[in-house]
Amino acid sequence: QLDHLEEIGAEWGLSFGDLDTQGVECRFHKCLDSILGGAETLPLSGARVAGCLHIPYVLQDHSNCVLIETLTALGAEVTWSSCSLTAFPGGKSLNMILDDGCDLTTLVHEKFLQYLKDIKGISEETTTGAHHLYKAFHEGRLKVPAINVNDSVTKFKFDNYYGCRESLVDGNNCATDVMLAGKVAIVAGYGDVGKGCAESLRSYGARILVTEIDPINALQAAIAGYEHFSVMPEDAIVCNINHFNVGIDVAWLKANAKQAVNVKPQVDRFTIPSGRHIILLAEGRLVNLGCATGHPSFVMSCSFANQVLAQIALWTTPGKFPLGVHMLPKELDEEVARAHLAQLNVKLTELSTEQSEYLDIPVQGQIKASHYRC
Ligand SMILES: NC(=O)C1=CN([C@@H]2O[C@H](COP(=O)(O)OP(=O)(O)OC[C@H]3O[C@@H](n4cnc5c(N)ncnc54)[C@H](O)[C@@H]3O)[C@@H](O)[C@H]2O)C=CC1
Ligand SMILES: Nc1ncnc2c1ncn2[C@@H]1O[C@H](CO)C(=O)[C@H]1O
Repeated sequence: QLDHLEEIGAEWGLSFGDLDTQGVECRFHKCLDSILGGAETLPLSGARVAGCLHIPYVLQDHSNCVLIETLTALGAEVTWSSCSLTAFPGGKSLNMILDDGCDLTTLVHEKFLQYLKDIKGISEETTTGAHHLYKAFHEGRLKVPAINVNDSVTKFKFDNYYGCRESLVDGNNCATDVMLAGKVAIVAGYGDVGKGCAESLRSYGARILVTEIDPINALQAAIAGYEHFSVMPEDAIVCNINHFNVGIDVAWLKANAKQAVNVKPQVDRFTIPSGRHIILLAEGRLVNLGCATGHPSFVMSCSFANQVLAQIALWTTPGKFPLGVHMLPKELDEEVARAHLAQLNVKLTELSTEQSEYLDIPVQGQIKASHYRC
């Protein structure tokens, strides 16, 4: 809830007014202005958006605040939490879901079915959440149209790859301050998150081993110069960056450890039957958000611009999104990228008319085919 954030802010001697939202806020609103073109009526008037995303423990992470401010500036009523909330002031219920990991979507479909009839759309932030949406749709359990925000290139390539490339090591350093150079790091899974994690760990001088089930990603890892793994050494640091804490068997650790010592918040050291020790970060939950503040706001601005566009698309053009899981059109993906270039002082080259005709690509885009994943 917003007032809860105010309370936290008060503890830190901060209020929304003090938040350094300048950089993110102007970028965010510039992005929306360029896309909405100064639309007369507020596109989210009447929408009651229940947001269920991570709220990093340090209020300075203003990307969430700017996302909430933007949704309300576009006419929406908003409730927000990092766990599921469904009720609005005045007894009104939600009619839009903005989700991360399908937590709120699953809760409404399983325990608050009475709300389903009023909900016009779901926008989903992350890979695992998108997987859950596709599975629910294929099994006939999805009852509300959804947009998979994760697979916008300006989300997964920036947030999952470049975001984790920064925030994984941030989490490890905040939690342990253990030097990475010379250590052996195992990265389980070489998708966009794994690529970012492996790249940053290697840049610190760690030797990287990768495990994979997908031959294409395994081949990518091998071509990138990474290898494969066997026995956990003494005081191995184990952490998870997946959305859910299913990557590490924490239950086994807790059931079989001869001793468990809480070294400091979010850092536990287990003595396993062999006598060796395992150091577990963030209780096996997302280490970059549990031990640090998650991704920097620049990549979150890219991700959340996609979230806002998805909410607008679902709310204002429901006819375009029948029951199912959809993607935002590539031209909006390119618009999100275009709106962020100025923040990095990047000037885009423009096709000449002759080049445009030769390549059969419109000067102002869509530049790439819709299936192109960069
Ligand atoms: N903490 C954070 O800030 C973020 C977390 N995520 C989460 O990170 C996770 C990974 O996301 P992406 O990299 O985008 O997914 P992805 O699908 O691109 O990559 C996952 C990779 O893991 C591999 N894999 C699956 N099971 C495996 C196993 N048992 N052993 C080895 N490899 C296995 C798959 O073949 C795939 O290549 C998801 O849960 C996503 O929601 C995504 C973005 C940011
Ligand atoms: N600082 C952050 N604030 C909000 N969400 C974040 C942050 N860092 C990473 N995430 C999101 O966390 C999910 C995974 O649960 C992602 O896919 C990211 O978009």
